[in-house]
Amino acid sequence: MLKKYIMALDQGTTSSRAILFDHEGKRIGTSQKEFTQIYPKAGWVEHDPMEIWGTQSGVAREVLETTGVSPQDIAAIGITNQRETTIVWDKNTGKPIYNAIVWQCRRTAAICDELKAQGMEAYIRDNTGLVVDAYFSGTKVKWILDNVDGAREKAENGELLFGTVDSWLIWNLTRGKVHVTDYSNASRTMLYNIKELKWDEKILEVLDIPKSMLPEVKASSEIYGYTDHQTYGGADIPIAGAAGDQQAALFGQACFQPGMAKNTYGTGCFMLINTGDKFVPSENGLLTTLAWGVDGKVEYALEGSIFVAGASVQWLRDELKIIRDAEDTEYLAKKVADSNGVYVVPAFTGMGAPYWDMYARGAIVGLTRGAKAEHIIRATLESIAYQTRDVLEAMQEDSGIDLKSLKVDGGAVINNFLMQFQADILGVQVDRPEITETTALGAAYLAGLAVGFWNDKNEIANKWNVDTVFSPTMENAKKEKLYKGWKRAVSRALKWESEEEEDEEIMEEECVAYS
Ligand SMILES: Nc1ncnc2c1ncn2[C@@H]1O[C@H](COP(=O)(O)OP(=O)(O)O)[C@@H](O)[C@H]1O
Ligand SMILES: O=P(O)(O)OC[C@H](O)CO
Repeated sequence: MLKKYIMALDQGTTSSRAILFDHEGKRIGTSQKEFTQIYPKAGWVEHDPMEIWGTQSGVAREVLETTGVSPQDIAAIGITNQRETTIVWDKNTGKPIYNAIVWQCRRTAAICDELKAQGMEAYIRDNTGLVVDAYFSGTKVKWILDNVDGAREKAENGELLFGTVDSWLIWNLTRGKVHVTDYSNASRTMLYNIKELKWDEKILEVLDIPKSMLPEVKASSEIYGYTDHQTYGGADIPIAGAAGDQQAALFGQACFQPGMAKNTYGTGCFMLINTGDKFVPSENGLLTTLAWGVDGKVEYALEGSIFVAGASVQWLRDELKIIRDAEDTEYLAKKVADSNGVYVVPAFTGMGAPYWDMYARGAIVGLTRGAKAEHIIRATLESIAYQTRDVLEAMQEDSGIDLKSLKVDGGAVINNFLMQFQADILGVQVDRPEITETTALGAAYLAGLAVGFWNDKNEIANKWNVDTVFSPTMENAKKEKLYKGWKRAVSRALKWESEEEEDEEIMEEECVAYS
């Protein structure tokens, strides 16, 4: 009997999800669980790797129970994950030696400054496609080896393993039999040479990271191993696809041709454009990254990474407490005619593309006595659209492509106000597809291709359907005026933290001078 479904495991920054897809690419069941965000210090973000694994394996079991689907009917599992987040675990016990250091965490800013001082910036950009930033895994691994008691010695003895979340899940799903990652995830570590397709010896040496810790890099669509025999009632399910969540979304949106782009609105916001078999260097603050390895070759993408998008809506809910649910933002933003001159710059963890400022911090500017909570809510949603315009402009410059429409996906695209404002501020049509969980769909497609559940990319491309089109309606002069205000607001947030240190140094010097 032919198996009927693919299971996608989508391990995001704030929640773990398991989604079952049928042969039509239709979602037939979802199970989701949020997990704890740990903020040990300002600018630091961690997750408990055991909670990542616990929630992810829990939702996988739950989706089978709630849909009544038998594990025997699952043709393959595809994995997609928050990228860059770094886990180091003991090879013998399978236990992590420290919490996962999350992609948003800024604790390694000083290590990055040191790399820059050592003149490594150009080498890293030319060989990994990345800018030197605390965002990527490399400096996080170094931090763990330098700061966890006994870690370096164990690593040098070959007793520790490093992995991004895909590796951690595959290791656990196979009960410690398989230690791999895929090209797309490897390209986010700042340790992988995306031109030569191998771990970069020079960067490993500079960061003092033993090669024995690193996973084997595999294609994004192939069988890596099988689930443990007992876990799914005797069904040995192949784990047959893996990709970082943003690359998986590019795949799920069927952006298979060079020049096709998508923007995913989740915790952060990530715009990727397929550049085919070409490594296109960026001159405008974007990243060059591996899109995937499929059909025996790798393809590249240019990426604009925005660190805080939907997370700013969670901030309105959890910290400011001026909304009850994320979805309230749509109605409340529409209650006011505009943001009343208010701009929110959500640089909570520095700013990513195109600014790359690890020391930027959040700002609310333009407040007057008439500013209401609704204005702040509206300005927060608008900040997501402005940041997207920042990266779209950089992308158009770098790729020479004048984008006519933008495919969108992710949890926040349900917000019609945000989508309309996005179309307006870009002056570009925004296409929202029927399935907005394209991250999970992409992982399912990658796994399904590996086991013959789907034949090829053409079959997949035919499944993409638009649900809603948002066309720009704002006049040009207004659009440009609003965007100019955004750029001014950003200039106030940049370098905020480093200026504080400079101010303190100046004050100390002045104190010494007066004493
Ligand atoms: N109606 C909404 N309007 C704006 N943002 C929303 C809405 N619904 C969800 N979000 C935001 O979308 C994000 C969740 O999207 P998701 O794709 O699940 O993210 P991730 O994979 O990063 O965990 C959250 O940050 C949440 O605040
Ligand atoms: O959790 P998400 O979906 O916002 O994705 C996080 C990214 O992978 C970080 O690079």
